[in-house]
Amino acid sequence: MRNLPKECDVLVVAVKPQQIEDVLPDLGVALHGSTRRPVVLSVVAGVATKRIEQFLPSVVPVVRAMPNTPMTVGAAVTAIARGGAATERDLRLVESVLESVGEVLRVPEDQLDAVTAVSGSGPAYVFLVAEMMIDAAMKLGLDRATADRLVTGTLAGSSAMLGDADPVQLRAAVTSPAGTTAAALEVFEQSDIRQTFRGALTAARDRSLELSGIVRPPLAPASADQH
Ligand SMILES: NC(=O)C1=CN([C@@H]2O[C@H](COP(=O)(O)OP(=O)(O)OC[C@H]3O[C@@H](n4cnc5c(N)ncnc54)[C@H](OP(=O)(O)O)[C@@H]3O)[C@@H](O)[C@H]2O)C=CC1
Ligand SMILES: O=C(O)[C@@H]1CCC=N1
Repeated sequence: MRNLPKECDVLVVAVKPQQIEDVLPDLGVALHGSTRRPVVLSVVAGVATKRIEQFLPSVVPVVRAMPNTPMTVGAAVTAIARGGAATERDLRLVESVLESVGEVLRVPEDQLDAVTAVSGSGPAYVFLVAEMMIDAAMKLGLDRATADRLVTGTLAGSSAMLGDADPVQLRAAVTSPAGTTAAALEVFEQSDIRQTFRGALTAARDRSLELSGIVRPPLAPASADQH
């Protein structure tokens, strides 16, 4: 930990929210003992830059990011927000790192809890839809391998169509009057699926807000003579 600030331009904090008190005090001590000022990039859900900054020397730039797991295939969408000491140059550096695995957009920090609910957790919602479609396909008599390929292909193809297109128009184009899609969509609407989605994303947003309360800052900032 002590040598990290000398070796890195960007230090990524990627522990669980409940674990940041295990790593940030040591990082603070290492940074107090270093003249270099790497950017501290936190992907930790729900933990505000102000809380992270309380563990670090005040000049250390902190940037928060909310990436998502499509990062592993170069297709992430990541939102970033800057802390008090981060400059435009720091944001560009972070963007250059994150753009190597997908798209990056800037948001005000107070939107990151909502971002977490939408895109951070979002892949899990899509995977749940995949799981439920595969299950339903098998109930209709398709074998597992066929169901997997049909569902995976449908989700991949539909995602590719989305791009900048309007999902409402894309859906309308599939939905013939009084046809099969209309029959399915009516069942979804009757089950109040829109309200379920609103409730689910609100729960994720609220959990992100709640997590910010878990982490208590140290009683006093670490000082340079502690290393
Ligand atoms: N999973 C996701 O889709 C996303 C997660 N995030 C955020 O990323 C963070 C990590 O999540 P996730 O990857 O799912 O969780 P994991 O539990 O998979 O990763 C946590 C990592 O932290 C390491 N770690 C724990 N304690 C310490 C310590 N004291 N010193 C050094 N390393 C430590 C663990 O190492 P070891 O295993 O060796 O203990 C592990 O590699 C979370 O804050 C989450 O909010 C953000 C966006 C998306
Ligand atoms: O579930 C979580 O808390 C993390 C944050 C976003 C995705 N995974």
